[in-house]
Amino acid sequence: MIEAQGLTKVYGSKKAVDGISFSVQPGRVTGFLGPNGAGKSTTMRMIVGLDRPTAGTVTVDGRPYASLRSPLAEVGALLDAKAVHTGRSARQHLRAMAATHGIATTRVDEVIEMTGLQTVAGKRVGGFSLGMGQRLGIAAALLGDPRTLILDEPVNGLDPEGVLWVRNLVRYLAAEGRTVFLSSHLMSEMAQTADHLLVIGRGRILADAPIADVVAAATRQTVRVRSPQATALAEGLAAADVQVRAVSPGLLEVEGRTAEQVGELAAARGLVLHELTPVTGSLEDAYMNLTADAVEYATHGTPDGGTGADRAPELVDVLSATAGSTTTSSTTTSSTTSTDGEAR
Ligand SMILES: Nc1ncnc2c1ncn2[C@@H]1O[C@H](COP(=O)(O)OP(=O)(O)OP(=O)(O)O)[C@@H](O)[C@H]1O
Repeated sequence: MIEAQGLTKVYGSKKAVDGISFSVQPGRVTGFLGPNGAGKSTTMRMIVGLDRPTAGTVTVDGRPYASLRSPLAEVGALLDAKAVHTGRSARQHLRAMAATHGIATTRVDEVIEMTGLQTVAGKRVGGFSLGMGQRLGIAAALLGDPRTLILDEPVNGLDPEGVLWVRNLVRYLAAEGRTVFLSSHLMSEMAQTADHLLVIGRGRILADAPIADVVAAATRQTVRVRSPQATALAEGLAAADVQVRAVSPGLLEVEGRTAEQVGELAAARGLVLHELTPVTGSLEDAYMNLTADAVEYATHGTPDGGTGADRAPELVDVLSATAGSTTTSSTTTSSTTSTDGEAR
């Protein structure tokens, strides 16, 4: 377990990490998210003793990194994959690390195989591609078979097979009861890899919760409902705490009622439904909303004028808009509920 208390790092006039407290639990993958310059790398460097906190403490399994007796066997870290002697081969690099930490040479061959580096293990690291360098960094992190893994952007530069491999690897390591803490800017990848999220912005914690809770709290939950009797349905749904938007003829977006509630109302009124889908926001939506005020290096919109965030669109009362409900319906009520929303 990694535990931080009031962890702070100040560089000159810049507070890179601003008194954060958190714990990264074993047995699950914890994702570390935040905009550029949010303080992720600084936090990770402080965990492994590469940066000294200005204030506060951080421990791994109850001890500061500097006091760990065999650090590689306790914490494996990938912080800067380029921080390798470029004249050495991958095997020489790993053997040198193993030799200085009392790790058996056989383990070097094991991690070379685990990371798919067999064919290039004898080649100079200087000639490695970005992805091969990442694999070597991960091999080095795994060398001591550590209980805690800290990986800064591990999938950076990896091909799709490599990305999938890292996902499966970290999930497997967490399932073995290890502590896994990793950062990534790839939201879709994080959504598939992490169980728990720590989101920071401008050095402060913005969210610390299971991934589903982060998404639920930071995005709108709506219900997409398609009906040939959309106007009648919208009338039935009308209430102060419900917003109904006509997306297109016969298609409504409902906020303030669950799919079950919409389906039951339709059934009670004998209205036909052709689709009833709970829609959850994506992790990317949640992230953009959470960090909207914490982005230091912002660009100004995308060519389509958006920022990518799940900005709540103007919800209009369908009764005053052209709902375009076609009334070719039969009177049979049928409702289908897709439970597979758009999250993750
Ligand atoms: N050695 C340093 N000297 C001065 N400022 C630094 C140093 N290291 C980091 N910073 C500053 O501290 C802040 C946090 O940087 P950090 O690298 O931790 O962010 P990050 O969240 O990892 O960003 P990115 O996603 O871009 O990697 C930034 O404003 C950065 O410029």
